[in-house]
Parts: sequence; C-alpha cells; structure tokens
Amino acid sequence: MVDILSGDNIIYPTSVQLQTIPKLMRGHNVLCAAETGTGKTLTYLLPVIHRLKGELDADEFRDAAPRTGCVVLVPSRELAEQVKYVAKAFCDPLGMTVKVVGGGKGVGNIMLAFAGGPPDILVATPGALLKALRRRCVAMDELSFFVVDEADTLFDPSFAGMLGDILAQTHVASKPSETQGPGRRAQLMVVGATFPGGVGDVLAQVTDLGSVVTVTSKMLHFLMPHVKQTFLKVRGEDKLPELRQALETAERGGSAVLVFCNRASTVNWLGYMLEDLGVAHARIQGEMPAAVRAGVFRSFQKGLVNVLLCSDVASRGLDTCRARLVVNYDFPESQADYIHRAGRVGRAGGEVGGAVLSFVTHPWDVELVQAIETAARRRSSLPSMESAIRRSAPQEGADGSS
Ligand SMILES: Nc1ncnc2c1ncn2[C@@H]1O[C@H](COP(=O)(O)OP(=O)(O)OP(=O)(O)O)[C@@H](O)[C@H]1O
Repeated sequence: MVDILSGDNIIYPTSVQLQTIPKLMRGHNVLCAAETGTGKTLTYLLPVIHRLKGELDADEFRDAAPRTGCVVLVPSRELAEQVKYVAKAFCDPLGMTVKVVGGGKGVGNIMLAFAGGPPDILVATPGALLKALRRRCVAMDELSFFVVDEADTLFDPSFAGMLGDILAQTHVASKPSETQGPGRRAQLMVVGATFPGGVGDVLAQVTDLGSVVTVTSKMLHFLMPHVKQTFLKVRGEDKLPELRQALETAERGGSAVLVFCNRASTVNWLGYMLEDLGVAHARIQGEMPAAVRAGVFRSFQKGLVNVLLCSDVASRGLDTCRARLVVNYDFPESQADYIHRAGRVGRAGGEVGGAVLSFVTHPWDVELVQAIETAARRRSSLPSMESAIRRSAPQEGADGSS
C-alpha cells in the first residue's frame, strides 16, 4: 500500500489522516469533520482495506462464506465511481474486489454488480443500496465497516429516511472489542466537510454515542487561506459578459473552470448562451441521468473540456486537481454550499491554490457575502456552521487535543 501511495506522491499523512487513521485501526467508531480536500477518502479507505485484507487472510475466517466487508455510502453516482477508482488502486493488487451500485441504473444492473459474488467493498448510493438489500445481495449485519461519506448531504432530510432504513439493518459496534472475530459488529465512520444538526440524534439510535470519537480539523468551516475569494457586485444582465471575460482570462492562463448555478434550468440556459458565444463547455446538473453525469465529469478530468457548468450536485466531494477557478454564477443559497463549491479548488496534493469568483446580484445575498468576506479576511471560521455532533459526542481535535 505504501508503494501505491508513494507512486501517487502521497508521502506524508494530512493532519486529518494522522489523527483519524489510528483511531479507526483501534476499532473506534469515528465521526470525522474536516474541510474539503483534506484527504478524507484515504482516511477511511486505508484502514478499511488493511483490516479486510487481514480478515481475508486470517485462519478464523478461512471457512466463512464470502461476504461484503465494507459498504461506503455516498450521495451520488459520480462520487461512488470516484471512491471506487481510489479503492481499486489498492484492492486490485491485493486481489480484493470493489463494486459500485448507483442511481440511474435498473435493478438488472444492480444485480450484475453481485454476479461474481459479494464484492469486498461496495460503494453505493442510498436508493441503489436499498434495492440491493431488498434482493438480499448484501447483508448489512455482516459488515466489518459501514462508512457514510459526504454526511451532511446524506443526513439531509431528502436522504434521511433512506439512511435511517439502512442504519436500522446495520449492526453497529458500541465498543472496539465488538469489532473483532466472527460475529463482529460493524465499525461506523461518518465523514463530512460540514455537518447539519440532528446527526447525533440519528446515530444515537444505532450505537452508543459515547463510543463515537469525533475528530474535527482545526480549519473546519474555515475558508482555505490559499484560495483567493473575490466577490463581484453585478447587475443580472452583466453576469454573462463578466463570466465570458473570466473564462477568457482563465483560458489564457491554462486553467480549468467550474461554473456553479443554483438550478438545473440555469445550467441549461447558460449552456445555450455560451454555445452561442462559441465557448466550449460541458454541463452537469441533477436532472441528467447519473451515468451521463459521470461520463461528463470523466471528460472534464481527462482535459477534453476546460469549462464545466454545474449545479450543486457537483459541489459535494468531487475530486479534481484540474480546476483552478470556481465561479459562482449564482450566489449559493447557504454557507455550506459556498464551502463545498469553494472546496473544489486548492485541494490536498494539488500544486497550486485557486480562486473563487462570486457574482453578487441580489440584495438578499449581501448578508451571506459579508459573513463569508469577514471570515475570509479574519481567517476565522464561518458563523452558524456549528456541528450538532460537537454537542453530542466525545471530542478530539485534529491537533490531538481532547
Ligand atoms: N496525504 C496526502 N498527501 C497528498 N495528497 C493527498 C493525501 N491524501 C489525499 N491526497 C489527495 O488529496 C485529494 C483530495 O482528497 P479527497 O477527495 O479524499 O478529499 P476530501 O477531504 O474527501 O474532500 P471533499 O470534502 O471535497 O470530499 C485527492 O486527490 C487525494 O489523492
């Protein structure tokens, strides 16, 4: 595993990895709240793969029937493919299997993922996982790990019902000793860059909250100091010319750009406008089939297109070191959306910082802009982003402080 990491130029752990990986290795349930782009995916994948490989090789499991050892739950198919890609780099050489079941595919496709037997790691979106559970393709009560990635989205009311159904079928450990040997219970890992209220209440239904170690990074809810934040007050009709100018400047500098709109319809409209102006681009929005979105994101990653117009479906978790500029064509409706969009640039392992350019058109955006501007200037955390977990589980700072 170390060879694969160094091949990717990953030599030293990030602060979040340094604090969280040992706790997972010791069998604790962990809630990890750390800013965007700090390497949270490897934070959980490395201990998961290490332990599953150990179980596969252990004498006490030799006669056990094959089973899925870890389910990673993510909100979108793109993110599922991304996690699978990272996991496969480690699992393939170890002879372990990783499969995805995601939205936008029929039941036949979901069954196909299990045709070769249960994968060691299953990366799933909630709807697809529930379908797989109904067909008994995977047994949540036999897992060694259950990971909830992008927790703020998955604990949002739009997913909370499904998440509750899934958690109810998962046998979550309440202490590290329960995670060992045949009959073990699953270790729970909940990961996010922002946390909504109510997370503690949901977790309390499936495990002893006292058993959940919380790791929060010192920079949680801070704006990245190496990402320049610019706010441009413009009239609605001036947004398109301003965008065009920003795209031209980015093109001259060889930067790829993510342009965020608040609605799918605006993404489509803006796409037609840029088409008229002869600006090459691609689009991702939530009303497109998930498989199409995944294909579009792949073309962006490969450098086939440098401008990606997107709705917030692309703001959560997608890892690209290509983007140097994020444009908020529409000002985001919440601080959490701002943090996630801004987090697409200046990510761990990237060589340079990045910039966020936000168009501010409406008087009602001003209050949010002022809060963000002040936080960026003072290098303080964004207000009103407090975590429910902070109040409901034992704390441990990423600097090691308790
Ligand atoms: N220790 C490390 N050193 C250098 N680069 C790293 C390290 N760990 C992870 N990375 C790289 O950092 C990038 C961001 O990682 P990742 O996508 O896991 O971030 P994240 O914290 O999950 O972000 P988000 O909150 O946006 O989902 C990836 O390209 C990854 O390969």
